[in-house]
Amino acid sequence: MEASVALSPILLGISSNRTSYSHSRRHFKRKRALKVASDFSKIEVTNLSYKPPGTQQSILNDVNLSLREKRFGLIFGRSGSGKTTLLQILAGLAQPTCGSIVVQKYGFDSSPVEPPKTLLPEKVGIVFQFPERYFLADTVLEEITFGWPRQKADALLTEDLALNLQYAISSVGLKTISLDENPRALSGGYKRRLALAVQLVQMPDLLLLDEPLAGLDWKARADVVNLLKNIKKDLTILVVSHDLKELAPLVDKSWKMDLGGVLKEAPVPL
Ligand SMILES: Nc1ncnc2c1ncn2[C@@H]1O[C@H](COP(=O)(O)OP(=O)(O)OP(=O)(O)O)[C@@H](O)[C@H]1O
Repeated sequence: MEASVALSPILLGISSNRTSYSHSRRHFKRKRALKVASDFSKIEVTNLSYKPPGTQQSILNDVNLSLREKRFGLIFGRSGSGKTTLLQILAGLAQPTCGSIVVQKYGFDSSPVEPPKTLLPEKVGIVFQFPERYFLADTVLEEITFGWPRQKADALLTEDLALNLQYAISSVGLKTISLDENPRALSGGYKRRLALAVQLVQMPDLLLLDEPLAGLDWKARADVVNLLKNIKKDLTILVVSHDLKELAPLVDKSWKMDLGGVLKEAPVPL
């Protein structure tokens, strides 16, 4: 089965024409466009610190960061400085010791238009370093739909996911791959595409990527960079990476993490 083929059998009887790429793309865009044109939002992290339970030393110290929607942020810095830990906290995988992580909406005059909202973990997608190591399913389709709700009561949620499916597959360039393919048999670059599709289908407000180019050959690295350039048009992306040269053209805002978990806004050093 090719990725562009109708997916209705697994999607609670949603008619095949509703899952066409153009429909799902419009659906994705419309959901994002339901707001006043000049409004914009930012992910804002304020005075965030983190000390793992049972330890004496903080890994993150008074971290402040803000990133406007549909922007590409990059965090770089020495190994062991706390970059991955920050991503894990943003994804809701660990609770900060103090500080806040919110989504703040602003009006055309750049003043807040409503109280900030907590960034919910279900609105954050994270792709770990070497995501292919965590593939669980035996086919591409099962990998993407793994964990989707199966109960009838969740039919609307599943329908939403299904409508995003073709968009996610197309935007990561997986359309030419059979959905029956074993994820482990894909090339390195295609495994990364699949890992991105798994997250994109959830339409996250924030997409976090930990070392997205690590372990790939030069061709696959260039492919993933192009892919991120494309995804950036629709999503807010925050990346942790040592591959500064290749990612620099995409970067709208960057920070350096120093040892001790201290984050400072800084240009990408090239
Ligand atoms: N749960 C924990 N308990 C104690 N120490 C931890 C815990 N999690 C991470 N650390 C330590 O915190 C520091 C920061 O780790 P982290 O993986 O966030 O760094 P990093 O900047 O992402 O490094 P790299 O670039 O090598 O991936 C490391 O010294 C790590 O050993």
